[in-house]
Amino acid sequence: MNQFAIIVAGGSGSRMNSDLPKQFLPIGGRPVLMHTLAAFRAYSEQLSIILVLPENQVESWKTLCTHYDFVLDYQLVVGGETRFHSVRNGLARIHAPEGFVAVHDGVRPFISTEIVAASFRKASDAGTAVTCVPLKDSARQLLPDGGNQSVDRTAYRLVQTPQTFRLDWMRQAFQAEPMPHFTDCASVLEQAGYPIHLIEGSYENIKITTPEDLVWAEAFLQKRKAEF
Ligand SMILES: Nc1ccn([C@@H]2O[C@H](COP(=O)(O)OP(=O)(O)OP(=O)(O)O)[C@@H](O)[C@H]2O)c(=O)n1
Ligand SMILES: C[C@](O)(CO)[C@H](O)COP(=O)(O)O
Repeated sequence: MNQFAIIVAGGSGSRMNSDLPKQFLPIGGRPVLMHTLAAFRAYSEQLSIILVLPENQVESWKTLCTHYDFVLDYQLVVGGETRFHSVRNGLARIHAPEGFVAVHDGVRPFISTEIVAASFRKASDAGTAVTCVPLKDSARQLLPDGGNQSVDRTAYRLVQTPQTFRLDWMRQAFQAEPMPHFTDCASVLEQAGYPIHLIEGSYENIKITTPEDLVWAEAFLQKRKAEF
């Protein structure tokens, strides 16, 4: 069965507050995005990878690839106004009649090949596979009257990527009008009426979002080095 990965890196990284786009920031000596792409290629040589980047970052990315001698087979697509638009642009590049598509944040460089494999397996069995982890902290709900109340944290999961789907379901769901609550692909497929199946993620599969995440990233790389 055809397997595709759409790696979305089309955002502006406003919360990182850095001049260099966060997907290009170096961790362990090379840009975040190179770690992510290499992790997906390590999963399979047969996987078709589509990388989504903002139009104004394409040239810098090519320069970085030359500088770091980063050679890997993928298609490059220009991103859109929101994550939804970027995913949709990536999806439009897939012409196969059927298959499975994993969508992954370019800024989650610590994804393991085991989770990618589990995600494709679950999507093959059930049509959807959304990676998530249990909450480690207690949680409170904000109430409309300005108050707040505790919630049962065991009733919640924190959602990660990859999020993997049947290609035909994904194509159908992404015909929707963009909505502010479409912060991930699961919310788009859910709105289209498809069941969302969860798989276990990892606490190392962080999304590089704010500056302190770079400190965690370097620590995870050190840990991996020590494990080899
Ligand atoms: N128009 C957009 C917005 C986001 N993304 C991607 O979606 C992933 C998760 O988004 P987030 O971490 O929010 O990235 P940014 O939108 O870049 O960051 P911020 O919200 O801080 O501006 C990132 O890999 C980001 O590049 C994208 O491809 N296209
Ligand atoms: C897709 C995602 O990473 C799942 O946790 C998340 O929803 C992206 O949200 P962001 O607001 O674009 O960072």
